[in-house]
Amino acid sequence: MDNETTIRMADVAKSFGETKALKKCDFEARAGEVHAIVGENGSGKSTMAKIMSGVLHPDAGTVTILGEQITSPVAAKRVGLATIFQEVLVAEEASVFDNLFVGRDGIFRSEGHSGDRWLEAETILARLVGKPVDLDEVVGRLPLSIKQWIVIARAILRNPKVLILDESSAALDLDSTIRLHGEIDRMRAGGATILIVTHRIAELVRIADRATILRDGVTVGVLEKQEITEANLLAMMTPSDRRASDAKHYAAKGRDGAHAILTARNLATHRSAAAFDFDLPRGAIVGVAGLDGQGQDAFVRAVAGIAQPFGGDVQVRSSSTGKMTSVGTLDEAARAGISYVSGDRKREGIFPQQSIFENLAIGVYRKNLGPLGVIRKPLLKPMFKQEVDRLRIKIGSPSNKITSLSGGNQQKVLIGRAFANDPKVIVLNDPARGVDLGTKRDLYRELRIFADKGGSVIYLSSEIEEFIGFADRVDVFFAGRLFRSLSGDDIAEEPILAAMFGQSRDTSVEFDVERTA
Ligand SMILES: Nc1ncnc2c1ncn2[C@@H]1O[C@H](COP(=O)(O)OP(=O)(O)OP(=O)(O)O)[C@@H](O)[C@H]1O
Repeated sequence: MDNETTIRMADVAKSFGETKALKKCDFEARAGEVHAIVGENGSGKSTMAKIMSGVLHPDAGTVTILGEQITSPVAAKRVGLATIFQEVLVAEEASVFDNLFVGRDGIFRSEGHSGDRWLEAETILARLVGKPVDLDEVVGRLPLSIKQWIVIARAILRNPKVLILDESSAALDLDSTIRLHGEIDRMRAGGATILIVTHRIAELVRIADRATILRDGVTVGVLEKQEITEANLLAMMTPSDRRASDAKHYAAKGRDGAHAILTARNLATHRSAAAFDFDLPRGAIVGVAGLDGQGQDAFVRAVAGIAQPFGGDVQVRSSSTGKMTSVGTLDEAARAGISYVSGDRKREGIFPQQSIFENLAIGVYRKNLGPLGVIRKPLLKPMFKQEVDRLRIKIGSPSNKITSLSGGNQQKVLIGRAFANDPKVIVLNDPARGVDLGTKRDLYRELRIFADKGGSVIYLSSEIEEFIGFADRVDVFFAGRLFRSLSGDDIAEEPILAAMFGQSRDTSVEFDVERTA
């Protein structure tokens, strides 16, 4: 092993029952590089991360990290490896400080508040969160976004020589991602190896020095920095028979003049925010953007009947009579033909104890009740197959639990559930989190087909890139209200960013998205 190489995996294989998650995985990473692991949903990325972290044992092949064979999580920690997994694992009842040092002193045997560690923790957490955090606070009282930072800070505080981030930025907004990148840059400069598993291509292009591509459990190649482009990644990660749709299949049509199928009047999503109006034209795809906590999340939830707004009225037009009906609850929204897809599948999406079939079909059970209220499952099978095929959901048996699927494939099941309801309006709340590039494009294509047939789409995303070339209009939220609607040439990175930061149209602003330190 030369001085530079910190991780070496050769010929690694790993199966779960019938499923061959990794068939032939080869991988090498060096000190002082950010190395991305890229591949379709279910291609084996998380399995690879778990093997390196000692959580899973390979069936075949060798794994060497910093010269050591890794056989357990403890061994991985000992050589200086830290992993941030997709799940946000915190002890809700313990303090922030104790959560940060779990496993260092033995669980919760921290030595009071004195010393450098307290200061170090305060400094790193403040840098990540963007403001100071009280280390005495009980974690259960903090919002999810801070819990996520605690998990990230916990790994960074170990000063790892190898840091693995498995989709750790999937739920972060723009500002937070920039802060995380700053931290990654700092660690890279200090000689650490940083592995990132991400489906966010813009992020990859910005930060990765190299990328290893997995396809169906096999390493198919390594790209150097200058070769990391969307086209190259797509070509390598997707077999030609499954190659994703071309952009022309989902391109924006600018349908903004059609009459509104859904309106919101005097809507207030926050106690102290100004009220605003919103119109969703028939056949249009309207993007919704905003920095974290600017009201966009509350807005899409209000429109879908999931959360009550602080004031105002949401109405949907009936396709038969043309009359507008108010929608205030989830039930009313469902009856009016609104389907909702959440990107936060753990909190408000999947039924973890249920099968893949049930998770996809649950929304249409009510429409398929036979005598005695028994669900006529055979009637649902063609619908199930159609959704699985068109979203290319990678499943074994439909009766397996949904939790046996990779994260991205679980998300696809939720998207399939929304389509299966045959809705008039689909409201998607950051649906592409953790979904691979090819599937994102398939999703855009399916949504465009849906819109071309007269459906309407509200699409919230934390990734600006998602709107460009796809959305007919982008509504940007700032300070709790709809701040600006952009269309045509204004659907581009700079105008969207400017609006996200609350800049007025005539102020010229320069954004350094690549700001990393
Ligand atoms: N514990 C498990 N039991 C059964 N099958 C599993 C298990 N873990 C992973 N798999 C299967 O192994 C394959 C690879 O999964 P893995 O999570 O590594 O993919 P991934 O590339 O990380 O996907 P994603 O991008 O969706 O997160 C998938 O087909 C998945 O269903």
